[in-house]
Amino acid sequence: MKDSYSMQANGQKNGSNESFKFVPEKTTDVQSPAPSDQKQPPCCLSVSKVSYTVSERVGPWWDIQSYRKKWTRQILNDVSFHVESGQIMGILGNSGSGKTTLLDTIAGRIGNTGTLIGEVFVNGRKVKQAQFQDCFSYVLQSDNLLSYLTVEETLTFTAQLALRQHSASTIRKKVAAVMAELSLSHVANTVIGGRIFPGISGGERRRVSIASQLLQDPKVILLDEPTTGLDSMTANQIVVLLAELARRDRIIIVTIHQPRSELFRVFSRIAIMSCGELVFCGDPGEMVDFFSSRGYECPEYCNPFDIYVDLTSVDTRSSEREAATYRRMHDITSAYRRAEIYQRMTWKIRQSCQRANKPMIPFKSKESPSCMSKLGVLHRRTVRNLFRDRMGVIMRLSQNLIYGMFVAFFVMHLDDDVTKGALQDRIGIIYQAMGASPYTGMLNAVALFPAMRAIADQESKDGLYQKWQMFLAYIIHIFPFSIISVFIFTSFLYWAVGMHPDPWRFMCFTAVIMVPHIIGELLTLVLLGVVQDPNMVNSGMALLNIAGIMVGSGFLRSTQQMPLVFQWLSYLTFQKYGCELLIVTEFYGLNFTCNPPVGFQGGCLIKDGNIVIDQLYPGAPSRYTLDFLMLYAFLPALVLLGIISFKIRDRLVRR
Ligand SMILES: Nc1ncnc2c1ncn2[C@@H]1O[C@H](COP(=O)(O)OP(=O)(O)OP(=O)(O)O)[C@@H](O)[C@H]1O
Repeated sequence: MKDSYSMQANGQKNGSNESFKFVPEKTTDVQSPAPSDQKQPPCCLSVSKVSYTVSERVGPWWDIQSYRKKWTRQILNDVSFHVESGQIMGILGNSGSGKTTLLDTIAGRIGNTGTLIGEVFVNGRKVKQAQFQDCFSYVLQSDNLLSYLTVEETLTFTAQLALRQHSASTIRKKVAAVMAELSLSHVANTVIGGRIFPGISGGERRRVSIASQLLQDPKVILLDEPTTGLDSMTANQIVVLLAELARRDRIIIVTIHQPRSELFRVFSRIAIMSCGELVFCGDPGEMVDFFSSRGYECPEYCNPFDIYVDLTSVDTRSSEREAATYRRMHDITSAYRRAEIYQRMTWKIRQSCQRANKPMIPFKSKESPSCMSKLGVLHRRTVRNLFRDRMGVIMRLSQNLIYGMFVAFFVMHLDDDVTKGALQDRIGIIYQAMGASPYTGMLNAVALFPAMRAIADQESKDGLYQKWQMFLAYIIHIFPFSIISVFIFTSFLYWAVGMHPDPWRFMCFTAVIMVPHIIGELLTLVLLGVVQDPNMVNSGMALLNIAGIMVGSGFLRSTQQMPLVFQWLSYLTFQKYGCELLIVTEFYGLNFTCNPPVGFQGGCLIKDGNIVIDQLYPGAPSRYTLDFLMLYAFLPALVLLGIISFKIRDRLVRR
């Protein structure tokens, strides 16, 4: 028999002054049973001798001398622990101690920037790289959820992505069961909410993120700082809930900054990290015993988590303190490695690996739907979420129109008289329509896509689909928006300013303007695949568009007069084909009048639109169909480029 510890109310009877005092109570002995006596847990996770090193530049890029030099930094150093189903393990440690890196390592999400050694075993079987995502569920620190979906819809779409082969009624039942397990049933029909409109609370959002993972019945769930940003009561409720989930034969591992002392009783295992080392790992009673035996008693009324984390942290405020605290941390780590708790833990790891009849690795339920079904679910989810954003929909449909109204108000009505701007005004409208429509497309993508991209990053790591599938689902949804929005714009601008009155030409004008608008959005998406910062994408797109219209349009400088290299480059711009098409659409066969005012010096040389076409784009009417084909070819080319860009993103995004 061995003493264990519990928290005892100490002080006033009303409980307001509950404090911490450890009192021994008798429990069953847990010391090294013979292998045959021990009841095997349904699932166990062992992390064995994991170390992670990265190579870093010594100084910043502006200090060339030190930037050239590199040093090796140990982020994790020989970390081992063993945890069994039914247990919840809290990983504590000060900021930068390596908690998240350890979690990433367990989840197989460490990336390839450093060198990783050591192994992760489940049920004594080594987890291979391809198996990590099917074995572990990982809840990230930030909740990436779609703001306009309800809790139930959020979970249903996730279930459809993960468990498509289940019938609709099975999915409904599964979602209801998970909501009940996480006490979310009362907010099932409430929207998630966002920064500008209210929805469920922060704690409920956390629970929705956890519920999304539970849909696949994982046996091991890892959570990075699930209580960050929550008030301490809600944070406690989350940890208690996780402990309950663990009790149902799951392993839960959670990193946590500052747990309240009440949680002492809740964690089955506590790991303390400092400078990448596991300073201690054991159950709460063992923790108190261990530190007390080293002469570090937890004073009464103090939170043991705070005390022990402080004791093992390295204080870098001065070199003396750093040396002293580092020595202390090192002493404690060495003592832990010599302690019986450590020996027992390594024995358990060995024992689970050497078992003759090792149970299989418990994988998450995953009856993945076909690629087309996933695209369908992703598309429906995107549409439902974005259509509920009333202001967003109005803006997307009217942004081109607002711009068109501005141009129309400025130009008023086109004249046929060359001395009254018949040429200049028409070319100006074409230039503006070609130049501005990619911007509106770009604005949409920059405003809406980064949130979806964050969700795709997470869900693709969870194995639900691949990032490029989310990209495809998004672009499928932009087509109807773009067609309607551009049609509204051209219908107004074309007839309001009085362009060529042939309805067929109006349709061609609309069909041409549609493309730069969609290209603006597509190209932005392509860039968002490989560039993380939307502001950089914004600036990059603006520059690309300016360069494209300058080189491609031939308005600023006639194409024939440009250096050869720019002439060749112009063939790579969609603006070249678009402007050529619009000039032909508007000017072909158009007759001008010429009534010069008294004293007008210029002649009436330009009598019809064909002369304009000959000057700007010689031979353009004969290339009309080819230009259309070339212009529209940019769309599939960019879709392909986008797929490649999001495949590259798979390698760029670590978590
Ligand atoms: N790939 C990497 N390259 C360079 N440094 C890294 C890398 N991964 C982690 N680190 C560094 O390792 C240290 C530990 O990082 P980690 O995020 O694991 O700490 P943490 O304990 O989770 O901190 P916090 O509680 O603040 O989130 C940090 O100093 C971090 O900058």
